[in-house]
Amino acid sequence: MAPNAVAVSAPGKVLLAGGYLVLDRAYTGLVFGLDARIHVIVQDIATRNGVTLNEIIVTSPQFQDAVWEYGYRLTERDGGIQVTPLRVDATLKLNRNVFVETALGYTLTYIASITTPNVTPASITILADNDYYSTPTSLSAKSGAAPRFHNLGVPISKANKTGLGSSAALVTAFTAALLTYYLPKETIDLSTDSGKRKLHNLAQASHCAAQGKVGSGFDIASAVYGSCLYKRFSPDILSHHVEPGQPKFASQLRHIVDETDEADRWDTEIRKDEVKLPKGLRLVMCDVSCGSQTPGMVKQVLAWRKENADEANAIWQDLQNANDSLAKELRALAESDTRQSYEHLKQGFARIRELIRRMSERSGVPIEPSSQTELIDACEAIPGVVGGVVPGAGGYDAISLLVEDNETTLNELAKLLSGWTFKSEASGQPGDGRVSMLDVREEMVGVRAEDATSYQG
Ligand SMILES: Nc1ncnc2c1ncn2[C@@H]1O[C@H](COP(=O)(O)OP(=O)(O)O)[C@@H](O)[C@H]1O
Ligand SMILES: C[C@@](O)(CCOP(=O)(O)OP(=O)(O)O)CC(=O)O
Repeated sequence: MAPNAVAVSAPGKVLLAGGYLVLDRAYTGLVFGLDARIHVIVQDIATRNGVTLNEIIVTSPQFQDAVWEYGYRLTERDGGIQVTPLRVDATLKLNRNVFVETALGYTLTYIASITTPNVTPASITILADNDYYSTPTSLSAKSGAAPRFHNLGVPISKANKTGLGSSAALVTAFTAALLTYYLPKETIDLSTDSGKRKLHNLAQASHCAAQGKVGSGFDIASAVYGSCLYKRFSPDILSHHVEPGQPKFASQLRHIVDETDEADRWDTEIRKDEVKLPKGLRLVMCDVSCGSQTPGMVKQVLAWRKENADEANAIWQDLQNANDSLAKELRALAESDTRQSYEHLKQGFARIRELIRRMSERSGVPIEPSSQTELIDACEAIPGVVGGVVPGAGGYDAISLLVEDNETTLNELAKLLSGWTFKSEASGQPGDGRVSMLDVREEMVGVRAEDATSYQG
């Protein structure tokens, strides 16, 4: 590890309540960070045969073919720093990673817009905690302690994601690591509110650009701030700037990140104090590996809402009230010294599920399909399980549970899940999916500086 190495990590996410609603500024999302993190280490590039490479090399050593090399140059007319993917070998097809490439271009451009840049060559390593991907059977069968970061042995596109929000955690940790590496602490300090706010704005901008759409951004918000109640930004903030490399891109990006004028101010609302988890309870995430996620669910739900505004708005408002009550009850229990019953929490989950099912039925989109209803019902029947939901956009991907944090409950749950055969109506083939409990739980802390030497070996 080079002596100037810096390391930063950012957490994954689960939108426990507020899926679809959070796309609209009139509503909020209850988002928990998860303790599966993506880590990014930046250091001096090692010389090859005495020759210093004038480029930035990014590697993700857990995957096959995961090396991306970039040249970079300052463009004319305030277009920012343009990064150009280089071929690792002239005979190979250009291997691209749009999230890495975009975050690199945006971050270097921002750095160049606020300082006279001294962008030295660098080597960047990405490491993802194991729960971002389903463990291949070949690895789970191996005896002995699992390595801290599995080598998945496949290209990233072939790895089985568990839906914890890898691209948002990656873009956030990657952006934060570059800012820390190239800028002095007096210019940006990510442990302060103003540093976090700039990181948030920059990471939202490049994540949206890489995704090719402006989503609600709850995943970047939780990667930066950890668990929070989230109200999205107005999409307008990110829809007026020119493309990277075009004249004035650099100044436009600086205005967006630094909020230089009142008119540039982000209207995002992040309320950290309003999200608490009572002592003795924890979140459990279950991955449903039946691979039949319905594409375009967001589009379909929003199209239905547009056509049926009155009915939809009534459901949206009822859900917002139910989500607020759940967050409030969690806070009340967390702040009380005397142990209270979980009855209100149970009712809260039941009400949210009822409304999500109504949303599902009315829009014709399988947000809580009947196979998920069966699974959550079975989990909720276990003593110690307080309640469950389909998180985020729902569908067949995952379920989230709030449970009492004790061995008996977790063992009972593991027993139920290991024998569960998931029936996916979507594929029409009963019995084609398994459910596994991920080794993750809620995480209150967002982006975090790490000790770079801890990744050695
Ligand atoms: N560990 C990683 N190393 C390198 N790139 C990664 C890693 N994890 C995620 N990415 C980037 O993010 C993309 C996945 O993003 P996406 O499909 O939006 O999934 P998610 O829902 O997990 O964010 C990958 O194709 C890759 O570009
Ligand atoms: C529908 C949504 O409100 C929530 C989607 O949450 P998920 O956690 O399902 O998202 P992905 O990680 O992108 O699959 C869309 C949004 O808020 O952008």
